Amino acid sequence: MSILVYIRNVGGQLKKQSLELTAYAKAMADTLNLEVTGLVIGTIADDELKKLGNYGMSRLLKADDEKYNQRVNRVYTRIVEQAVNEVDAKYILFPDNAQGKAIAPRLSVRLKAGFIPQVLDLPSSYEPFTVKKRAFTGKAIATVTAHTERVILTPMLNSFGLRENARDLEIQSFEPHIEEPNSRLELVGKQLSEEGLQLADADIVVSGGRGMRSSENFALLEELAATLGAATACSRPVADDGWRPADEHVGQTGKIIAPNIYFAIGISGAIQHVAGVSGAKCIVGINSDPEAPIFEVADYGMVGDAFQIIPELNALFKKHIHENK
Ligand SMILES: Cc1cc2nc3c(=O)[nH]c(=O)nc-3n(C[C@H](O)[C@H](O)[C@H](O)COP(=O)(O)OP(=O)(O)OC[C@H]3O[C@@H](n4cnc5c(N)ncnc54)[C@H](O)[C@@H]3O)c2cc1C
Repeated sequence: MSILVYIRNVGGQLKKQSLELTAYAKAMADTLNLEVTGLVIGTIADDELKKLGNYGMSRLLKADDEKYNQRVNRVYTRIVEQAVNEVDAKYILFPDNAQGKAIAPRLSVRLKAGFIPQVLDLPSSYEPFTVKKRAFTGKAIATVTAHTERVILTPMLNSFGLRENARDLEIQSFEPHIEEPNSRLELVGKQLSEEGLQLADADIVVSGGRGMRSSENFALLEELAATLGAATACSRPVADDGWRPADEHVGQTGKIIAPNIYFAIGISGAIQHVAGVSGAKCIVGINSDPEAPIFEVADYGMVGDAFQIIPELNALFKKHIHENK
């Protein structure tokens, strides 16, 4: 018996999310005395895949026929199903993203397995299997129990964190038996968006709240972010008011992020906001109100006017970066 982790292959690269999923599976495996096995589909180099061993994976099935490079959910579901049977997986983990949302429900029907999406924490019990999940777009947290032989989970990105736990990883070739045509649709063109740094993957995040007063004033934060190679984020009212794009909103109802440094600028630090950033290694609060709740969770705090502090900070960082080139 084992835990199977679906590893997303992004054009031959791994994403942080797959490392985090592996670390999550390893924490489950340690409690249950099971092994963590992965499955990756499509062309990807072994050197890249070896990173998974650092997070506790001991075996990886690689279905690397190039005919699978283009994801077809129906076919991928069959491949995962065959891997589940191959390793006798009791728990199957997917990323909580478009791929997980497309494949996990199909697999759950085929395996008659319980499916729990948007998982926020490690299971609190295995008999019966019980775990916390996000509900109602983050307005509530539900505790759910699965009463099926197999359970499929999609833990949310950054809800567990990257925890290293090095193992020797054995990579094995996996040849699924797929008789039906690979795709009923043909991909005739692809246009990638020119998105910059992804918020969920960023090491440094510069985030602004209602204290920034207007959409235009966010230019100051964008300049600071550019200096630091950081992504930008915001509190929910800022996104609700249209000052920033909705996908920058972090918190209980937004994205959960875990950067190394999180700058919370003109953000009060409401509990619903902090719920999305509590995994950050270091929080820097900048607020004119010394009583703002953000200072209760911040590792560093600056009390003062953001409009004065940000340009000064930016100039100092620029100088430091220039001098240390
Ligand atoms: C069910 C539910 C879910 C929610 N989910 C989320 C969520 O996911 N994410 C989220 O962010 N919120 C969420 N909220 C809203 C949350 O409760 C807060 O209302 C919100 O986070 C406040 O945003 P803010 O800190 O930007 O604004 P405010 O609370 O208005 O705070 C602005 C801060 O800026 C400071 N400030 C003002 N001027 C300056 C200046 N010149 N320089 C420096 N500082 C200044 C002020 O002192 C103040 O602390 C949720 C609420 C509910 C009820």
